[in-house]
Amino acid sequence: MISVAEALDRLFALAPVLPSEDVPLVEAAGRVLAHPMLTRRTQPPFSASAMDGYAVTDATPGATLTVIGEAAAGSGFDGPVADGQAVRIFTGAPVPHGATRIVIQEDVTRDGDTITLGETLDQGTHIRPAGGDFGRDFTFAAPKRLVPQDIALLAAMNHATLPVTRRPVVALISTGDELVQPGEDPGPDQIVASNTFGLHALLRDLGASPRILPIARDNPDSLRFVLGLVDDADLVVTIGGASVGDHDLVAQVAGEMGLERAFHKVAMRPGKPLMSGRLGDAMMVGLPGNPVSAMVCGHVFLAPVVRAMLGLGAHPAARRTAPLADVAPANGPREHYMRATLGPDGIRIAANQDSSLLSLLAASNALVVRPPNDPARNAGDRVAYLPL
Ligand SMILES: Nc1nc2c(c(=O)[nH]1)N[C@H]1C(S)=C(S)[C@@H](COP(=O)(O)OP(=O)(O)OC[C@H]3O[C@@H](n4cnc5c(N)ncnc54)[C@H](O)[C@@H]3O)O[C@H]1N2
Ligand code: MOO
Repeated sequence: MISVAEALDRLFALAPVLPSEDVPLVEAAGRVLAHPMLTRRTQPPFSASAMDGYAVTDATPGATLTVIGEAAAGSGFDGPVADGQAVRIFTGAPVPHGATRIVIQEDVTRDGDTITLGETLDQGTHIRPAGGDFGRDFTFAAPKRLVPQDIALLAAMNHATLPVTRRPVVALISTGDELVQPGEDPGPDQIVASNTFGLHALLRDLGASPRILPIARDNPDSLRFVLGLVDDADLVVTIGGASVGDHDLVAQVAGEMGLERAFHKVAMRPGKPLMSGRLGDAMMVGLPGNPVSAMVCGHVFLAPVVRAMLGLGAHPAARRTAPLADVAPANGPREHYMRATLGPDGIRIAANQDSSLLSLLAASNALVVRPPNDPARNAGDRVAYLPL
């Protein structure tokens, strides 16, 4: 059995960075920008007024000035403003030549074409200098998963489309005679397939494009048939049938179909029967069927693989640390991902760690990571965890 770190390295070796495609701005949020973007504008492109008021060369309290014209956003005032003069100006308008400050209209009394400045004026110039937000060589760095404020910035830089990494297409295949789809009528010995849906949600959040294929039954023909439907998937994920039972056929059938196996079995809990390799043009990961095992492997392995394919680098899932709320017994020889709840008094590991308990997983907000053979820990000891 290999370690989790070794398994991740082998997975990264199978995961190519996908090519980029151009998408309009309105479809770019949540996508990963593939290349750095040089601005096509400075912002603001001219010195601009930050207030509604009067552009003047100087502001002496009580002075009387003649209004010679108007500058609005979208149509500036042609020509300079001289001493003794003022230009009526609105927020966002270009500041006329010669003006050094804007006197806000609240500080001014107007009578026809004459204004009188108040006795107390605020000190700000209320002028936004040209290029004050970003200049001509401003570059937006990549790779980066784009959030709404990035989209606003890239729009202001005058980019209508953005190059983003293609979404990894992930085919999700549940295996088992016992499974029916949610909403169907299960027979007495059947259960509802849940893993595909949990993983679909996880993958979609990560920026992948997951597809749920039909359930493969526990016979080689059915599994071969469904594996033949993966089409152009970048990543094929099977769920279940990964262990050693008579009905655990994934390794055998994938092997017959040409799987170049990278590993089978990882020293972790849950998730031990994990397997991976290359199947045709796609990368394949065989997840264990136990629902918590499948979801934990999703967080520990599939999430980093998808991020690597998106060009975000080959990194394990980010860990944090927190103090234990309670004692924790010594760990065995496998890295243990323990369902836990992080609260104000520290992180509390659930008493029951059975890998079938979805209700417990849903009530958890963290996976405490215990290294192999970690000794018993006291309350207050800091431990590593993955946030859920
Ligand atoms: N003799 C041994 N038995 C088992 C071992 C072992 O080392 N020796 N490993 C155990 C571990 S650990 C795990 S994990 C399971 C994983 O086995 P499989 O990957 O072959 O999974 P299945 O047997 O197909 O299913 C296990 C369990 O999960 C349910 N399941 C399967 N798919 C889904 C799905 N899509 N949605 C919801 N639930 C699903 C399935 O009905 C079973 O209850 O093997 C242990 N056994
Ligand atoms: O690895 Mo199994 O995934 O322990 O339940």
